[in-house]
Amino acid sequence: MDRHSGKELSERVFLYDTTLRDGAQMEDISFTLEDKLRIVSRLDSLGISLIEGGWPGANPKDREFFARVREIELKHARIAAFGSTRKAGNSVSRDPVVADLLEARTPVVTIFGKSWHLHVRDILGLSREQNLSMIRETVDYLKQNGREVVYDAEHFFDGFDDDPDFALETVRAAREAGADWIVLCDTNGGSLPDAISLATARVAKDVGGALGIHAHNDSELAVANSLAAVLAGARQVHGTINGIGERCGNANLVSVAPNLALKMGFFVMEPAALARLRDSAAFVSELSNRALPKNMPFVGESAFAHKAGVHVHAVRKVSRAYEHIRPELVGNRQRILLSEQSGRSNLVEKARQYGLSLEDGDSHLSTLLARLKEMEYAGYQFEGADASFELLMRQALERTDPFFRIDFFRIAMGRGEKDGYAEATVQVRVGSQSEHTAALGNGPVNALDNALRKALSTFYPEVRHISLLDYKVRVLSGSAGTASRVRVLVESSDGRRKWGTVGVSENVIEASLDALKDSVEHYLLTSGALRHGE
Ligand SMILES: CC(=O)SCCNC(=O)CCNC(=O)[C@H](O)C(C)(C)COP(=O)(O)OP(=O)(O)OC[C@H]1O[C@@H](n2cnc3c(N)ncnc32)[C@H](O)[C@@H]1OP(=O)(O)O
Ligand SMILES: CC(=O)C(=O)O
Repeated sequence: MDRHSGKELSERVFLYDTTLRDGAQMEDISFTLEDKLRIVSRLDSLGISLIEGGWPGANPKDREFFARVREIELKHARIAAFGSTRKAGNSVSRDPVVADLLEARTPVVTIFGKSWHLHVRDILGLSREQNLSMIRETVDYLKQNGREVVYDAEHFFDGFDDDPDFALETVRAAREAGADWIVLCDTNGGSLPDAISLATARVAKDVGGALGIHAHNDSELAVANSLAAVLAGARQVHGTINGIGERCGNANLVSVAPNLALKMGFFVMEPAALARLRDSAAFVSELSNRALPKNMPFVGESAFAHKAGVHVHAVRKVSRAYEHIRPELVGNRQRILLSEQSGRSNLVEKARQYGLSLEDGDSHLSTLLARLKEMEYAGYQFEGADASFELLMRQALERTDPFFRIDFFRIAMGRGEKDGYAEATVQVRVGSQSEHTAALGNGPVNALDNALRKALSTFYPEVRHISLLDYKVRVLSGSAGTASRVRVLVESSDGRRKWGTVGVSENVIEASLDALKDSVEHYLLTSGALRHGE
């Protein structure tokens, strides 16, 4: 099987997204109604088959969601409303949860029922027969009302482990009552792939029909367990974008989808949609207010980032030497990092990306590599600040003069009637001219940034396009207390691209100024700015 070619796709596995229901059960996540509707459109454009929108009776937001989602014209997905089987003491036609599910007017309804005897006996306090009739009657009633029914067998694998006959009886009841899908749930996320495989195969053999898997990630096996279930016969996989969900989360569809499509040969979505996976992960991460982990497989910024010299040496020749798929297939890209782990190959590749001429065997290579390693040892870190290293490389290779120099700066801090203030004074020199300015800021670094750009705008008005996106300070050695060296990392943008620069010093203001100075210099150098007077 060629994993790198986006091979021929065959049998379909249906992706069932529960970002808006189980994903919203994760600590610190609360989608607004508008967020939920935007996520629906995004999932639909990916070609997700089923989107679980929420539990209609659970809260006003979810109730309103089902009214509003009908206004969206969906191309691929169908919406599912989620809830439980009827309560033990209610007749199904008078059960409020079931009524809410029908009221949601979705084509698909998903209900969860109990498969683990422990839950039936100790949580609900019911007999086996009462549990079976709740399952049968609810599925049957929803079918009579024209719904496609997905039956989530909650705790199926724990139940199967405890009492296989009991667990099988519950899913058989759902199947016989007409459930379209029986979804086996690893609700506590504690099962291992071999147990998932055995139990799924047993249901396929003894109960039959269309099967699905809903795996939680408490043992960090939700994706592996989902794939194991597919190999054992499941054809519907539940999960969430970025793996969010109750406790440690659900199976991450962002990993499930490419594994199924690119490695196991199933059709899950069109290749063009797969190539939008990274964008979609970033979109949901933004709305979840959770940064996308850099090391998230497939879509993380580091998923195809090469740091070690040995790796870079190889991927320059054959990228699959250290890449399990082509990054473009999921919308990601290869990156080469600079650090103390680099070899000459990292520098040659970076130089190529910067448009600099630096070939294997160039005499500058050993000097630049030694400089990189010494500077990292002194506290610099170029991984997130390769614009600073690019300047260093350009100065070494092209011997360019800087666009400007700083003659001096001074910071004054004080307190006004109400609030504190910071004032920075800077004198910059461009050729034989100098400019002396002062500016205020809400802190010393902000004042310095304002003063520097104010002084430079006399010579280079375009510096007003630069904005500071991020500013991070890291103390490098704790033992010297407030006299410790600090590293300042600055991320800047001109609205089109971003770049990172670094400064290191015992003085946080000086370290900040070095990082800011590099940021402006890098912008002028790479944006085609004309040198003043040219
Ligand atoms: C495995 C899963 O993740 S299932 C999804 C779980 N999601 C959520 O719980 C989020 C939304 N939930 C809610 O808003 C609320 O819990 C509600 C509205 C559903 C219920 O709220 P309340 O009526 O106050 O009940 P509470 O949450 O305290 O207890 C859960 C109820 O569900 C019942 N229940 C649990 N599982 C089932 C089931 N499979 N079938 C029928 N009833 C069930 C319990 O018996 C209990 O009802 P009881 O107090 O009458 O015995
Ligand atoms: C249904 C569900 O969310 C679970 O069993 O985990």
